[in-house]
Amino acid sequence: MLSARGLVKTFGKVVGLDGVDLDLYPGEVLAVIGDNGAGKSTLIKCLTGALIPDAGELFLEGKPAQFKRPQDAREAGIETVYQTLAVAPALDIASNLFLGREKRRPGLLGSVFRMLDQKGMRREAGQALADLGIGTLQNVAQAVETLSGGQRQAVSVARAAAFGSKVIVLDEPTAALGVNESNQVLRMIEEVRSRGLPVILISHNMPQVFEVADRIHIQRLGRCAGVVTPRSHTMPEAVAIMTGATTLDETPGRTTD
Ligand SMILES: Nc1ncnc2c1ncn2[C@@H]1O[C@H](COP(=O)(O)OP(=O)(O)OP(=O)(O)O)[C@@H](O)[C@H]1O
Repeated sequence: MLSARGLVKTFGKVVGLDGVDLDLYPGEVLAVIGDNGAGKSTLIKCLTGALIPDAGELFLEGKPAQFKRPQDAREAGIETVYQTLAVAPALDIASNLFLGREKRRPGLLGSVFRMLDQKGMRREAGQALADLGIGTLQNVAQAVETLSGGQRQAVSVARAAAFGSKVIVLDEPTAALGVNESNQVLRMIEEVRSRGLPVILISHNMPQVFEVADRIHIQRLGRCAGVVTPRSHTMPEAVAIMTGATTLDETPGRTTD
C-alpha cells in the first residue's frame, strides 16, 4: 500500500534518517518502534508530507508519490493522528470530526450563505463512531473539552478512520491514556484493520505493540535495524535489536510460515 525507499533526512549536521526503507501492506498494523531520537517521528513526517525528505522515494499503491505538504498526503488518502492531539476543545464531537472538511447546506444556503449542514454532520459523525464500536460517546453534540483523554483520542482516531481511505498513521495514540482508555484505542485499531485499512502505529509501549501489531519496524540511529513479527521474536529480543544490544543477524528469530 505504502513503500519508502532510501529515505534520507538531515537537520544541519544531525542525521534524522539515514537511508530508510519501509513497507506497509494492505490490512496490516505495522508498528514502528525505536529509542528516543531513533528517527520515528522524522520517518512518519516524511511519509505524511510534514517533512520533505532530502533523498529517497515514496510509492503509494506502487505508484511514485510526492507529498510537499500534509494536505497532499491527506488528499492521497493518508490520515495522521499526531501525538499532540489535534482537536478543537470548544467544538462538539461532530464538528471536530469534520474540522477542515465541513459540509455545507445544499443549495444557496450552503453555496452563497456558507451555512453548515450541522444535522448531516451529526448524523454521519454518529455513524462513524458507531462503526468503530465506540459506545462511550453517546452525544455527538457534546463539546470535546468535556471528554476524557481516551474519548478525545477516540474522536481523533475516528476522524482519521472516517477520512483515511488508504492509510492511517497513529503517533503514540495511547501515550497519555489509562489502561481502559488504551484498550479502547487498541480495539479501534483492530476495528480499522478489520476493514482492510492498514495502520502505521508509532509506540514506545512494547506490550501494546506485541498485542496489536502484525509486523514491527525497528528504527535505530536513523536506520531500520530490522523488521520482526510478534511470532518471530520475543519482546526482549525486539528491545535488544532496538537498543543495539544485538542485531537482527545475531537474533534472526523463529521461522514463521
Ligand atoms: N527539526 C529538527 N531539527 C533538528 N534536529 C531534529 C529535528 N527533528 C528531529 N531532529 C533530530 O533527528 C533525530 C531523530 O529525531 P526523531 O524526533 O525523528 O526521533 P524519534 O525516534 O521520534 O524520538 P522520540 O521517541 O524521542 O520522539 C534526533 O537526533 C533529533 O534530535
